[in-house]
Amino acid sequence: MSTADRRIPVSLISGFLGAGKSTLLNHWLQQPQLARAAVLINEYGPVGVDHHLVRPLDHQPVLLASGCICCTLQGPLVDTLQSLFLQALRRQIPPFDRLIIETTGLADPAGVMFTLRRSPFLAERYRYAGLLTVVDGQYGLAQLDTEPEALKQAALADALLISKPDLCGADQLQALTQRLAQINPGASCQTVRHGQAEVALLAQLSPDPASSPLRLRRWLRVSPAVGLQQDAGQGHGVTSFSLTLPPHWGLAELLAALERVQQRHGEALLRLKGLVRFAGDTRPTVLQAVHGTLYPLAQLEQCPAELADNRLVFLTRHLTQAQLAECFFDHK
Ligand SMILES: Nc1nc2c(ncn2[C@@H]2O[C@H](COP(=O)(O)OP(=O)(O)OP(=O)(O)O)[C@@H](O)[C@H]2O)c(=O)[nH]1
Repeated sequence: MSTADRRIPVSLISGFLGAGKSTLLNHWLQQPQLARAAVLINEYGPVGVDHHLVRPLDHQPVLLASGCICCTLQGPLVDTLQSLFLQALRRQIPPFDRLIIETTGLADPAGVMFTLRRSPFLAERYRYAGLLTVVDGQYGLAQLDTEPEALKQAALADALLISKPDLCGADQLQALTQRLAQINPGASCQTVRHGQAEVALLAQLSPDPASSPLRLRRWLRVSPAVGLQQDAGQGHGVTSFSLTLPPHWGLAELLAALERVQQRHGEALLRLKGLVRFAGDTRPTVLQAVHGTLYPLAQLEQCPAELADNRLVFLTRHLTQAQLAECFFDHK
């Protein structure tokens, strides 16, 4: 009699805001080995943008869950995974042999790990298959010191990927690698450029069930204050704003406004995403910034209907909507 575990493996991809999770997922979803994978993308903020930027293969189920998976979504997560399984069983969606969950940049992956085990229905049908954490090569070292979520994501990972090696120097990379080895000596660690990691990495995660509590304790030792921080609020102390640009705005006006945000409130800005159709353009432009770095602009073929109003989404700390709007519309 076969004793093979037939449960569907669930792999988590975490990493702080803007680290490069979607870039990695996008690359992986183009690979034939993952043609039968289902994907759950968890987005933070009032308007989801990520799922418009992820390009699955035909018929691949991609689900979206807004809100933060570790704070507000544990009940809905159970329902979603349950319903996904039943839909595949009834042939309402294509069968899937793996589930990949991309968490928000602020999520505590432990919440998801424990949710999978706590629900008897899920525990019988899905097995937790490990956590991969993407760490921003450019900002990761600072984030590990200032952002408790980033620290916990790194400490719990089975594998670590350092993104954006093209944007950092050798010393910076070495310092980050050493710091990660101190935080999580058990995890494999490699660099990844524009998400081009081997799919085989997913299969190699294989978490030892006994190691997660150890990792958790190690993390608690690294940062005793994190527990307090997490309880501090549903939003991790981060506020999200969305802002609609007037249709006559061009790129130059937007760049000038972002420059003002950077000069006046650079420290407060964690992440920016947007889809904007500038005056005179037929196609929308994707805007992505992490702290002070605005990434090269890209254009989409067409604009999804619900994002047709030129919306920018900001994730900030200690910044009011009025302060932000002032940089755009009421500046002197
Ligand atoms: N230069 C460079 N840019 C990268 C690399 N990896 C990702 N980026 C860029 O970094 C920006 C953020 O990447 P995403 O994949 O959206 O990051 P994310 O972790 O999904 O972001 P959140 O959903 O906000 O948490 C995008 O503009 C990417 O194109 C890399 O290796 N090199």
